[in-house]
Amino acid sequence: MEEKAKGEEKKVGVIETWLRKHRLLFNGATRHPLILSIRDGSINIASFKSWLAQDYLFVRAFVPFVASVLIKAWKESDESGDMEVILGGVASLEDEISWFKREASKWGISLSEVVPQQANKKYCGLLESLMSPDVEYSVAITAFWAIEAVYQESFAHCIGEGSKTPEELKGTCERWGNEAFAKYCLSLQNIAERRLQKASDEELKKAEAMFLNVLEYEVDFWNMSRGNV
Ligand SMILES: Cc1ncc(CNC=O)c(N)n1
Repeated sequence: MEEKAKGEEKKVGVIETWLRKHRLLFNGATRHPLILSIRDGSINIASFKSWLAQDYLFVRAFVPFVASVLIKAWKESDESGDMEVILGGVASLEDEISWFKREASKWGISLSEVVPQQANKKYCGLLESLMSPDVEYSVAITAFWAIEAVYQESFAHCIGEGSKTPEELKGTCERWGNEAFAKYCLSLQNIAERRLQKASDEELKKAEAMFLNVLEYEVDFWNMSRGNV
């Protein structure tokens, strides 16, 4: 164990370095026009409904992905605490799926009739490729953290100081923008960071590329709903 003397500067982490280096791309994913339109109240409800319907399908595909990360943690992790964090993530997705169903019925969306759009299919395909046992835990947990962090940062922005988010959308923003979800994202970041500290250069390169991949796919995902703006 490395013990740091009191007052000693903490080394800048891998993820912190990426966030600095790729700030513009990260902001592109977390300050997308759709999110900005929720925050300033100008959102077209058709866009919101389209996002909701597509995201329900995404979350269904996200469950087996998270389960696959759980398997990797069980096999590869050096810390038993990882499993509890990821298992908590799996468990909360059950509640999330129920929430999507309630929310859809509130908005008059029939979820059984939703057809996945291209960007959604592509993103679900990425999740599926990450489920392969050949993908390292470090790469998969990085993707997992990034996917959650984008939603956390995006929706927290919609309930932050000075937001004019319409009342009927506040529940959605709270779902990913709340403090507990922020803490959960930080737990994931800490796990990812710990693994990245121990990763080979090749693995680090793969994980960074995956982080950028996620940002790009998140932007494409938001863009799907912009046809209705
Ligand atoms: C496209 C996308 N990215 C991230 C999330 C957040 N994770 C689980 O809910 C989500 N729902 N959808």
